[in-house]
Amino acid sequence: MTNNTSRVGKTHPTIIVGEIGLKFVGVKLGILGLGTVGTGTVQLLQDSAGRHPLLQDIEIYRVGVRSLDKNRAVKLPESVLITDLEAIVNDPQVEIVVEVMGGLEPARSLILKAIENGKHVVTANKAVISRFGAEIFTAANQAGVYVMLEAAVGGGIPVIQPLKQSLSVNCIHTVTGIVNGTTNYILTRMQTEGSDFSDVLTDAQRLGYAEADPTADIDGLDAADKIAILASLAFDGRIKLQDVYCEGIRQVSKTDIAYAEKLGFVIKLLAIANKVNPPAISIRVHPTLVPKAHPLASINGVYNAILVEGEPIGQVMFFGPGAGAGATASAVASDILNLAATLKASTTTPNPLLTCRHQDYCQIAPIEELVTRFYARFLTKDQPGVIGKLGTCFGNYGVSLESVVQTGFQGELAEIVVVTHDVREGDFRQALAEIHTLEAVDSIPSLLRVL
Ligand SMILES: NC(=O)C1=CN([C@@H]2O[C@H](COP(=O)(O)OP(=O)(O)OC[C@H]3O[C@@H](n4cnc5c(N)ncnc54)[C@H](OP(=O)(O)O)[C@@H]3O)[C@@H](O)[C@H]2O)C=CC1
Ligand SMILES: N[C@@H](CC=O)C(=O)O
Ligand code: NA
Repeated sequence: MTNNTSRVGKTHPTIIVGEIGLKFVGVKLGILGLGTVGTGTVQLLQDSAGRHPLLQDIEIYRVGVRSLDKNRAVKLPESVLITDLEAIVNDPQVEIVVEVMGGLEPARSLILKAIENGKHVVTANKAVISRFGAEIFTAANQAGVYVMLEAAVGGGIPVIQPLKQSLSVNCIHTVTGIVNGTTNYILTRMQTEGSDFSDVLTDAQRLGYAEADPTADIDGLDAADKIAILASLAFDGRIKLQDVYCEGIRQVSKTDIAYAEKLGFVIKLLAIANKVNPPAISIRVHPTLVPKAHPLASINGVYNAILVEGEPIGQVMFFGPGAGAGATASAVASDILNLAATLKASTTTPNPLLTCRHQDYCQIAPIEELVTRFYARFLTKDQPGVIGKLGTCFGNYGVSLESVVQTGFQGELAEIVVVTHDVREGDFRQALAEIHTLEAVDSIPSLLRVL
């Protein structure tokens, strides 16, 4: 925060000065979107009994949608539901804009307009924040407003606020997360039921976990958005989304899941950011073989978990529902509550733990520099000496093998699975390039990293 003309709580339009003194009459929300998350949020706000009393001071003033003709799961006064979203972010009565419409545009422009108009923003939109965070937070700091995004990572799991506040005194060295509910749900069902990828995806969409375009989930892009946000908080710098190495789960087959099981692993889509050659960090998303004893191995279904490792805290893991209406609404509503409390407190100085103060970009190490274990599955001709030839190629590049298994056949071809010890990714790739040239090797259908 660089300016000292903050409006944070400076003049509260809903504080009325009368004969009885100051009366707080409510914070007006403009909600953009009434889909899965918007509906969950409205339901939670409308059912405030037994929850924090400050919720009763929050008024759902406007809700912006695309169509007025849809059946809605919530009842709202006719004047509240509108299709002119510009009017919401320009309305002087609205103090907090809640962006739960998703997509890049017009979400980005509406957030920026809200900020320009001096409104605080709550968003669940990791896609916008990971791409336009620098622009949005610079504008927010200049306008003296807050942009809150607890729902953007881990759905209902509190992880943004803990990183910004409770863990902020730690030197964090690694953040490892299962941060996409849809892919975790798919991988879990493929593992436990041997189900088909596409059937399970349909279920994830029906249950409201998947993004409107599920490509973002399946190809790891949603997880990449989320780890970029987490890494920015953990490592105190901005992240360019294009620096996040990203592989999705399309190539994960039932065969690999079964081999992983035999070898003592489960396959998870992990999002990882860690210090490698400080100040450089490695930041990546890829399906990963996770040892069954690892705490992340038991995170199943739509659940997410984020393991944060640092000094002096050691390891701390956040676990909970990473998607879905109610869980995500919990995060959105808690951000709204935080802002309402800030507005009510009427302080003139912004809270540095709620603002975003990053100016510089983190230095990112290329994926070739990553040191990790690998799992690779080869289809080879069924000839004597093939395993030896593979071993020679690996040896040429300093790749040492932890295990080699030849259990199955696919048609005429033998199936060989290897797990390496830690190796520099660049060296491993060179060994693979040489293996590809071997006459006995038909193909390398799978290549996965091992935690
Ligand atoms: N679903 C989940 O579990 C989670 C979602 N998120 C994030 O929350 C955000 C919302 O997701 P979700 O609720 O699933 O999305 P939905 O697709 O279910 O809902 C989107 C809502 O926004 C409205 N909308 C979209 N575009 C426009 C537009 N151009 N003009 C007017 N209204 C528009 C839609 O209106 P209409 O109803 O008229 O079509 C709809 O009400 C996304 O950023 C997503 O990534 C974050 C965590 C979990
Ligand atoms: N599509 C996302 C929803 C929450 O961010 C997921 O599956 O995790
Ligand atoms: Na969260």
